[in-house]
Amino acid sequence: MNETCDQSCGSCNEACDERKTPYDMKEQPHAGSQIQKVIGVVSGKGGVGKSLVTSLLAVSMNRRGYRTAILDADVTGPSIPKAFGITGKAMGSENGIFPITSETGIKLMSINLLLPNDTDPVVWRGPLIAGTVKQFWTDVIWGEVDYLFVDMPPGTGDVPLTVFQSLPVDGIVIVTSPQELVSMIVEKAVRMAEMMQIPVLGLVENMSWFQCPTCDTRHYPFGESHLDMLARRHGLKLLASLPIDPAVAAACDQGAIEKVAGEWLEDLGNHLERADQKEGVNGMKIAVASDGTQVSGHFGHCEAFHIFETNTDQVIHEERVANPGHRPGFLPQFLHEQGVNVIVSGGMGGGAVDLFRENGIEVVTGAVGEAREVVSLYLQGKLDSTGSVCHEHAHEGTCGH
Ligand SMILES: Nc1ncnc2c1ncn2[C@@H]1O[C@H](COP(=O)(O)OP(=O)(O)OP(=O)(O)O)[C@@H](O)[C@H]1O
Repeated sequence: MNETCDQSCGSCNEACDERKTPYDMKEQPHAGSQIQKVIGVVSGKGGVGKSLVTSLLAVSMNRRGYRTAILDADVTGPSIPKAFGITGKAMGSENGIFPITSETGIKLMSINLLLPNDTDPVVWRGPLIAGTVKQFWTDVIWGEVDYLFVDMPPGTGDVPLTVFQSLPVDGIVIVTSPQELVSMIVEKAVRMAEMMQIPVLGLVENMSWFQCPTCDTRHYPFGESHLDMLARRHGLKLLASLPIDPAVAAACDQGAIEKVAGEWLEDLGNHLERADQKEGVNGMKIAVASDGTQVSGHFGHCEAFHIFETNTDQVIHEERVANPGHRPGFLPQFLHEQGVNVIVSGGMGGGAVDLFRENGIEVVTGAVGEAREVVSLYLQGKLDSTGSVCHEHAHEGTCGH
């Protein structure tokens, strides 16, 4: 131990045998910044729509009246200013750098707001990039912010690691697309967050489907999603599924992201608020379509929904909500409004499955037995969805077609 030791282990980086707490590598924000929540938006690999989801999350929270900002930590591929139609440059003083404010009042900082030309490449080594991101935290005068979203570089490399170590990240949202390979890479991002002890607020699946404008059929260009299973394996929530929407791509290109509408956008905000305020990371509501105490074979015409409120691994509250009646598209919305995160049933129609997923609700089909036992299996990670969709003519209109 050093003779001048004042026992402040957190701020001392000496190799010391008597260390009581680890060295805290967190950087202090600028004195002119009061930031309540820092949410990182990460992806296992590039191009899955991480910047888009970051922008939509900020737009959603800003519309709800929160003071919102985006720190673009994707230094080599910055796309936030373009999505918001910002072409001006950030100004600074001796005191620090001022973020640029978007049309609707979202504060932004990105390397593109500091470079002379948007198209200048950033050909820097990792430590310099990581240093720039730290400066966006320490030298930018953010003012009062309720939610600061950090658009992280893709992957689990040096820069995301530095961001996690030096910024006080309250939680992360992981963005992915439905391919199997991407799921595997997402798992790495989840593990990294676990190792860094940063809560994962949930997963967002982007580009899940495409609605054909001529035949109105839903297509799944990347195949069926495996995210439900991944989410369950790690006790995570699927916050939202976003379609491939050419209007959204056009809005990004035209700098009009703040004009995008869409229910899934609102859902992101709802889920984030809920994850943040009430349930914590692992709390959830599981609805079981039931006849008496048993799981119903026919979702749409079940007698009731048993709704189990849970924390990490046990039921903390249970209620029975009578089935308010089956009309196409109604029940997924009804259960979504009850705050349900998971629906369990014996059989369910394909249309209902899609609507639940659109509402960010995980679907488990093929379940049989006592509702309470089925929920217990689910919480132990032992309840597998058969994924079976009810096509039988005899069930027409009863399984949520
Ligand atoms: N759901 C969607 N519908 C239509 N276009 C989309 C959708 N999601 C993303 N895009 C488009 O795909 C492109 C890549 O998206 P984005 O920049 O958000 O990905 P990213 O994961 O941040 O990429 P990178 O990691 O390289 O920064 C953008 O042009 C964006 O407009």
